[in-house]
Amino acid sequence: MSTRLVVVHPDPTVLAEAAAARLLTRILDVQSVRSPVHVVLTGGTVGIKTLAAVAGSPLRAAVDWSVVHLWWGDERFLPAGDADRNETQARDALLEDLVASSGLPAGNIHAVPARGDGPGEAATAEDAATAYAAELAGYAAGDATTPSFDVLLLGMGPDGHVASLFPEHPALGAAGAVVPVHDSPKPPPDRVSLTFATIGHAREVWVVAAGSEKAAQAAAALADGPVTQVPAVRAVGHDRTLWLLDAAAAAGRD
Ligand SMILES: O=C(O)C(O)[C@@H](O)[C@H](O)[C@H](O)COP(=O)(O)O
Repeated sequence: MSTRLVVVHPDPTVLAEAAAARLLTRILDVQSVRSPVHVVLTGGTVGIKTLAAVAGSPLRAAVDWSVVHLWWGDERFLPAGDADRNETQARDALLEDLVASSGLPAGNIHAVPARGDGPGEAATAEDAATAYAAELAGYAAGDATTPSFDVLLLGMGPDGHVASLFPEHPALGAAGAVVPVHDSPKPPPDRVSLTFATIGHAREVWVVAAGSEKAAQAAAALADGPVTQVPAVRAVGHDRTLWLLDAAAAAGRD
């Protein structure tokens, strides 16, 4: 297992700014040795706040966005453009701006198919998961089923879920690269998520979490609690795992 490093910032705003600076630096570092760069985005408050901080950072101009590919750890299975889709929120916070003014090719944004019957849409979460797995496989090397993500960002819920992998949920043990999720305790009930096998294939996994409501489960995950109770314990990257917390979320640790 890779080393788990915990970094604590004073409040959610500093956390998001620091995570954005780290993300941009990581992309730059990777670009100096290989290309393309694969980054997995997360939904959730801190995840989107981090993307907004990237949008406002002067460092974004140092990145060659033409070779950066963006993916999602999970998606809420909703119609295209729905304000609750993680894709919509990421596009609004950063991605449309990167396409318009920083050279990010629109085709490098690999969103999970939306619910619908139009081109590129899916009728069911199962269909969306299958299509997303095929899209990931198209960028995989050798025998792998997904790219070796350079950074995979994950938010964590107060119940300890990451992506759409919830406590006691059958999707926790799913095989394959991508899993359809139903009966999610966090709305909406239908979702699509990367599996833990895929998450573990990332070179680096960064869990970003803020707020006192996350403190107990952050402490439980960092103390290696059971995955059925605290799924975030399985948020482990191949090379490195970072926990980026604000002081309130870090307060439950010994
Ligand atoms: O689609 C989602 O809801 C997620 O991707 C989810 O895993 C999220 O990242 C966490 O629930 C943390 O969300 P908050 O930061 O808003 O608590």
